[in-house]
Amino acid sequence: MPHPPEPRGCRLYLVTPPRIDLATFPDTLARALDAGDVACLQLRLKDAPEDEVLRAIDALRPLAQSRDVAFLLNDDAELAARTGCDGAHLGQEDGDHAAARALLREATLGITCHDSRHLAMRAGEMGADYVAFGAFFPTTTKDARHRPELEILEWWSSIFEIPCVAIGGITAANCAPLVRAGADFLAVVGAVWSHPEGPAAGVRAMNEAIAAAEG
Ligand SMILES: Cc1ncc(COP(=O)(O)OP(=O)(O)O)c(N)n1
Ligand SMILES: Cc1nc(C(=O)O)sc1CCOP(=O)(O)O
Ligand SMILES: [Mg+2]
Repeated sequence: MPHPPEPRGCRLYLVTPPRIDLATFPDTLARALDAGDVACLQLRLKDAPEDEVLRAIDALRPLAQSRDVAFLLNDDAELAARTGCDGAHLGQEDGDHAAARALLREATLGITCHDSRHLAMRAGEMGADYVAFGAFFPTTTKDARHRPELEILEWWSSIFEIPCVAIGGITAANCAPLVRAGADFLAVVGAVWSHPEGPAAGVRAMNEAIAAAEG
């Protein structure tokens, strides 16, 4: 008789706001990371010039890595490899995934798969370290055009060892079904950075909601 899949545990994956002020954001980030369990921080500065991204990497990467939080760069595997990041997150339009895999060597490569089993299996075969599905809920952070069903998390986590990330409009109030469906990570922007009591409270709320959902 087949065994049910082992619970794998779910962790918080933090994505930066699309714009940050380097005069204040490092302190805010440090307080958020010190508030609870964060597996990973993705630097996502959409459409920022490279010198601005470089300054942000220099300021934020040590804050994450010194706390054992993996520091991933969005969109640019070459820059991630060149600047000591722990890896990169690439979308379907973000260049050659196989070339990025080779360039990043042992570093982490995550791939956006929207609501597609086909894209996820292709990413897994190519050597992705995780696949990301979204947007599960409406979000104002990005114009997200795909809306996966929970079943894609159940399907993926019951068949594949490669971790899956859920993203898009996730909050402490709505995350329980994603955790129970098998998401290994919940990636959030607004739930932390726009939490009414501040980002540290946002991290605590997400940690508590994940723990409650895991029972
Ligand atoms: C964890 C995670 N999942 C999905 C995305 C979206 O990536 P992409 O489709 O390339 O869109 P942009 O983030 O580049 O606007 C992500 N960044 N992180
Ligand atoms: C960056 C990103 N990618 C998405 C996708 O569906 O691929 S949704 C999204 C925005 C996530 O921000 P929030 O937690 O504020 O909704
Ligand atoms: Mg991208």
